[in-house]
Amino acid sequence: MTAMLEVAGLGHTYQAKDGAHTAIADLSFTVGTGELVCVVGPSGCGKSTLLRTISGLISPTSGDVTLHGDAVRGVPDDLAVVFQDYSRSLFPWLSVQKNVEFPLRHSLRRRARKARVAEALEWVGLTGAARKYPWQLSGGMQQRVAIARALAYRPALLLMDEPFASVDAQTRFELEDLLLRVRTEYDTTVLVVTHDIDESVYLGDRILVLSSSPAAVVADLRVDLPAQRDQITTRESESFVALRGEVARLLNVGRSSKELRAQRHADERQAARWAEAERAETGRIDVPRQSTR
Ligand SMILES: Nc1ncnc2c1ncn2[C@@H]1O[C@H](COP(=O)(O)OP(=O)(O)OP(=O)(O)O)[C@@H](O)[C@H]1O
Repeated sequence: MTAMLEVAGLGHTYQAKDGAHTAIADLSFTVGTGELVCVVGPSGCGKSTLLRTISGLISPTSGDVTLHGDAVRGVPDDLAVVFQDYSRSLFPWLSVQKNVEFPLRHSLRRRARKARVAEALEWVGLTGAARKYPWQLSGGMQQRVAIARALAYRPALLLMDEPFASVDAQTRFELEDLLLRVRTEYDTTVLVVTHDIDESVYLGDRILVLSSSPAAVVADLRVDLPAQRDQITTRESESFVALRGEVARLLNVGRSSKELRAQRHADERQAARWAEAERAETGRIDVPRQSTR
């Protein structure tokens, strides 16, 4: 499988008022054409930052992202992103239909555009809402519009940041199956950030497990499940349950090592405070206390 996306030594440090913050340190991985890779990691570890750098929305402070062998500098044409924050991703002054149509306005003629939009709205179960405006829809419906817009565009690379977090469980299952169907039909390469371990196993060909911030790749797991998946039988299978356990363990290991580090730093700070207090009390600076024995 040829690598469509290559992330090499990627790092990003945000400059904020209260100082610099390194969100991702040294991330490297590749994604093959037509592959669906899920990214899981502790909250705040840098997953959204990773997607923002891949999509060219922010420039990494170190490392490279290449798409079809070309360095990403700015948002590539054949890429679509579904953001976590649906409330900011749709144009409130455009109807649902016009929102989905928007990215297609220069690439397709009117009739083809309309057909593409109608198909995508049907996929996400929103045919009846085509003439409504985003503010007339629930959060979950707005997110389905954002998903329809991304799918209608038929991008070569689709980046999704917690795409199904705001929809109910049944709709979530339907959208997961829709994503699997569409990516098989159009050979779309997909990178999905999710907090849901089960979802990462159900959707992924591979799962990238990230460490706590600054994110690094803890594991790159191949999902050894049949390509044809089913919400009930796949989730009940032994391989599914085993892999789910492995991902959970890897995430917990990452979390506990972070906690241990934080605890160690806290202990060191506490020890330094005690030593300082002792110095102040005894008036000594560097002379070790004599043994009382
Ligand atoms: N614009 C910014 N300026 C400064 N720091 C930022 C900025 N955006 C994100 N960060 C910090 O970078 C780190 C990674 O953030 P990011 O949103 O990428 O994590 P995440 O893994 O997607 O989080 P979550 O799982 O909660 O969605 C966090 O500590 C966050 O506070």
